[in-house]
Amino acid sequence: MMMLTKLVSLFSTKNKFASLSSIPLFLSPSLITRLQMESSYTASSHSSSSSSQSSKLLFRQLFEKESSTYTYLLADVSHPDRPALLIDPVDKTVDRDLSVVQDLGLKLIYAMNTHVHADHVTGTGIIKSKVPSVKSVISKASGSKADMLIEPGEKIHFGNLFLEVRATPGHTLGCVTYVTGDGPDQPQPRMAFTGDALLIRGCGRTDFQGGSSEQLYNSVHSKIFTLPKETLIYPAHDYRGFTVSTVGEEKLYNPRLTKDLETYKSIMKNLNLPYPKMIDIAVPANLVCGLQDETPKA
Ligand SMILES: N[C@@H](CCC(=O)N[C@@H](CSS)C(=O)NCC(=O)O)C(=O)O
Repeated sequence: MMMLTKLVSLFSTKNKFASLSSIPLFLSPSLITRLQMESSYTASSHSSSSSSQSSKLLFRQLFEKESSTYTYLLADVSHPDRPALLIDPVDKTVDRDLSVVQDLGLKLIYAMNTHVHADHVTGTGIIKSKVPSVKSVISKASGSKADMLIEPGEKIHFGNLFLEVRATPGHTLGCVTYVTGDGPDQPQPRMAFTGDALLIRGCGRTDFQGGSSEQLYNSVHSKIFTLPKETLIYPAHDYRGFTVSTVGEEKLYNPRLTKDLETYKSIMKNLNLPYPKMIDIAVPANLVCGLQDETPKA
């Protein structure tokens, strides 16, 4: 029983809204059920939300290996509808992602992008063709077509949880970072889905699609590094096996963004990366949600 109490307190203080279905597998199913019950009670009793039910985030990080892209699934599983959203889905892994949504009994309401990707085709259009009630979301500044063209400062609600939109241009003109809500009834620590603006120990390149190293430097410093240091960083890509970082870690150890602006600009100018293999197909397709979104011509 002492061990159970310790585990409950660990999960409820670290991220009291994160789903316990992502906890290590050494726990037996019956113990997990008990932890879930006790954790819900803890979260509920600490909530100052005006709603009768406290919110609980279910979170999954999914990976597409050809483009090394992360897709994120978030849902409010304490809301009766279990509303969910996907951030940066990839066309090749739509079936996998939708089967996770189905297995977990979620109702997908949004398929969102952080920006117009150059290295892969978004899954947004295919998702909409398979689940027509889903709304596609991208920034207005991206110049892309979607059901919802969002602007900085807007909130995207799913159940009693929400994501806040922060403009983080520099990799592309229309890049945004989605940050989980600020408040006692929202997940703690906060989570920032940074797209290609901030990568773990790196950042997005700035040599095409309206990119600007100076703009990216200012975006990261003013819109991401100003978040609490515990904020979890979830990027759109990783090429070295990293999965998550924090604002505090990147402010200390990011080899590019810890430098002064002039040094950073020189690093970015000399990256000498080859163009993404799919850029000529991906960019035009992603401007229309991966083509599938186009209204058929009469
Ligand atoms: N090899 C990949 C493309 C790799 C690449 O350029 N990644 C981009 C993000 S996707 S446009 C990037 O910004 N990388 C920054 C870095 O420092 O690696 C391909 O051919 O598709």
